[in-house]
Amino acid sequence: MTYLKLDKIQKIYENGQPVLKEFSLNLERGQVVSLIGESGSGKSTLLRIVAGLENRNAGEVYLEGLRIVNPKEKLVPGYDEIQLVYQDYHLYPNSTVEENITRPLLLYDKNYKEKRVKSILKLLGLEKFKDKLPRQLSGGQQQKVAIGKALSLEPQVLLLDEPFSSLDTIQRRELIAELRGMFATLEVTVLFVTHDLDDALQMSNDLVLVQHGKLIQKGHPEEIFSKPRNLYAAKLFSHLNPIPYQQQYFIRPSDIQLFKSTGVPAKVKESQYLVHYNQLTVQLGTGEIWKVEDKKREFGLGQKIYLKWDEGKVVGPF
Ligand SMILES: Nc1ncnc2c1ncn2[C@@H]1O[C@H](COP(=O)(O)OP(=O)(O)OP(=O)(O)O)[C@@H](O)[C@H]1O
Repeated sequence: MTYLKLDKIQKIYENGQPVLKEFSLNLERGQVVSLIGESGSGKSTLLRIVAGLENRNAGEVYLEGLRIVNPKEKLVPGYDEIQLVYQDYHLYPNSTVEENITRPLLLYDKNYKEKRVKSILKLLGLEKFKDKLPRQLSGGQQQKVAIGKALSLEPQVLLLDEPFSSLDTIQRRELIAELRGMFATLEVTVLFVTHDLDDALQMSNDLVLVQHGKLIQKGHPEEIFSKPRNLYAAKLFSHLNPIPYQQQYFIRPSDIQLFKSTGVPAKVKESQYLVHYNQLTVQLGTGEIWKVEDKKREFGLGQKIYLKWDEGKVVGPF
């Protein structure tokens, strides 16, 4: 049996357009899936529906075969087993780190509570900050507290709604690596929402792409990279150069080889130093402006350049 099943979920806010359109997804126990979509594509709405915090217009969510009910059908919306972690932390500002993590356990036995909080503080490396207030912590530390708060109830499913967007790149990478290991240890099922492909790839190899409330493509990144279903899926991974006279067909900068004498002629208009190559902006004889990768850093501004690519690498039609 599928562990977490999202079955044809539909959502229309009052007086609005459909935000989710027949969205279906199955997750196995312990699976970590990154869901990528542009701003406004319905990701947060989907997570709130999965958590039982938002009414859906049609479709169902099942956890281990049991139906997750809409908030309007339940006295206290939501489930202890499914926890949502928000981008803006949602911490109690006047409570310490320890108190924040303890709060969801208000009704639990004192001994259990103490043991649980201690283990979470340890798991997240927050022991030395336990008496601090959220505002005395860095963004990354606050985000860890938010995750600790969600973990205190021993959830089976963790829903992460763009939790790292306020952190800098290094903080994000470190935290994601740490969490990835932790999720595996805890065998928690995770749906991680982001608009950032790098964050998604750091977190998991299972990607789901959503656009305008619809599931566009899911699978391993390599598969989506080589066989994108639409322009959004293709563009997520890199810039796309339009092939002259072949409308809707494109070639990626990384799939183009540069030569000094044979191939499609172009002229270097701009050169930008990037970590692994110079990114050249070139103009083809047919007028198109392309981006190419000069890995040997050998071409300069105004220089003539010749381009070749393998027809098998062409993507489209989109
Ligand atoms: N409570 C609400 N009432 C009415 N419309 C809403 C409500 N919440 C979200 N929407 C609309 O639903 C659409 C999807 O919003 P949602 O927040 O789910 O997208 P998202 O992909 O999470 O975006 P972001 O990445 O910017 O957080 C947007 O057009 C938004 O304006």
